[in-house]
Amino acid sequence: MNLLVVTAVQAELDALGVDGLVGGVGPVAAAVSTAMALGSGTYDLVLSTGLAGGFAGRAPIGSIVVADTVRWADLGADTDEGFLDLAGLGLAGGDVLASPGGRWVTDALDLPVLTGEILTLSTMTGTDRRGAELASVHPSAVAEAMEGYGVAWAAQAAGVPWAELRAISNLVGRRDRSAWNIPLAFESLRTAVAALVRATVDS
Ligand SMILES: O=C(O)c1cccc(C(=O)CC[C@H]2O[C@@H](n3cnc4c(=O)[nH]cnc43)[C@H](O)[C@@H]2O)c1
Repeated sequence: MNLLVVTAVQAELDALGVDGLVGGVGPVAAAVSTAMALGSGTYDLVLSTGLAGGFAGRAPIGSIVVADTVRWADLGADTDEGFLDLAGLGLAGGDVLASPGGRWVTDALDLPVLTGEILTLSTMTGTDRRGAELASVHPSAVAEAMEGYGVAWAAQAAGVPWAELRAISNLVGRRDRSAWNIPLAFESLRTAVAALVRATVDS
């Protein structure tokens, strides 16, 4: 099985110690990079991976999360009546995508993983108020990152199964870089992705 691993930044790919694509930060960079890679190679599964913020009480620092769905959570309109997603705006298109490869990834890992929705946001949450709002509006969200939906959209358009797997480096809320535990998250991520790569060799 040929796996395309997509991270946002070089430090994430270096930490994994596998071949892959540094797709850039944010959903647009991730989508364009993934689409270009899928146009020039043959892959059986695309994996969006890297660090993520975990929602308090749902995904602690150091844990591994696998998406059952990804949601572009800031695609829509901010109104006096609250946030309107695409459906709320009466626009066609999907801001939520179900992962065709998530179940396979979870089953392939002989590790404890948390499964749920992973939000994709162009604006990383940096206040407790926004974090609480997102947690309330998206009760099944376990984490937020900035690329999953873009990778998923490109893979879906190319007809290739995709999954999102992340390690929690920080909690969603007030931005406090001193509270990020990147070494722990990278250790979890390296273990999980190594197990996944082993599983792809057998498939
Ligand atoms: O500062 C460092 O040493 C460092 C090393 C590797 C990666 C980083 C990043 O900042 C990665 C950015 C990447 O991580 C995702 N991420 C992580 N936490 C959050 C969050 O709370 N909310 C949204 N996204 C998050 C995101 O996908 C970024 O692209 C730093």
